[in-house]
Amino acid sequence: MLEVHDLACLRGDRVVFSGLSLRLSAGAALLLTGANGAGKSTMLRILTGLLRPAEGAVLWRGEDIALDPAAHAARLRYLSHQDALKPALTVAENLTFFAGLTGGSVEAALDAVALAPLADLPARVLSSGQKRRLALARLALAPVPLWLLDEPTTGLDAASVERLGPLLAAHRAAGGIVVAATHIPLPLPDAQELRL
Ligand SMILES: Nc1ncnc2c1ncn2[C@@H]1O[C@H](COP(=O)(O)OP(=O)(O)OP(=O)(O)O)[C@@H](O)[C@H]1O
Repeated sequence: MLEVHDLACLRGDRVVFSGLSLRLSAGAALLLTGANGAGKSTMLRILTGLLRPAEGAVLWRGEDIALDPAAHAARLRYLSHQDALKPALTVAENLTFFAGLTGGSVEAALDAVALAPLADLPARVLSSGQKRRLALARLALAPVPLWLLDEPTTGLDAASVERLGPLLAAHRAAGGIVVAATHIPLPLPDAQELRL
């Protein structure tokens, strides 16, 4: 479903990576690993279509994602380093805003990350791990086939990392693909690893 052909990326005049090819089919998981600055976030941004590679192409079901960026954006959910929350809105209101874009049940998504008890708190008072969980709750809204996750477990306690396991497993069981940049092991059994 997702293919990368002979990808090269420049940042400034530095080659971050080159000659990179891979193919992920339905249900696959890929871990992007490597040292700080190796290009993990850069790779994820290329897979979103937000950043164009210097060479090569990203294909979805055989079609270059650059041909229809809106269609590609609609089939993916991207969790960047930033949690992209509105601090003045409550936890539930933040998720309702995203659900308005994506569809899906706010209550179920809050339950998936155990944030229902904090639903009425403004996002600005959440701890950093709770903010990350609220960002992760967007994954549990309406299903899309491609999840691109940049260090999804940053700030999470052990129970929250564990809770991510069933969410990732259900996505993959439904044929979804996960690509995650990480410095620590994630609950993604049988994931491939690409060390940049
Ligand atoms: N906007 C930019 N302009 C120039 N160089 C950039 C830009 N963004 C990133 N870089 C460089 O690209 C390289 C790859 O950065 P990237 O953020 O992809 O690394 P990473 O593997 O995700 O690192 P980390 O583990 O620290 O999150 C780094 O050397 C970084 O300095």
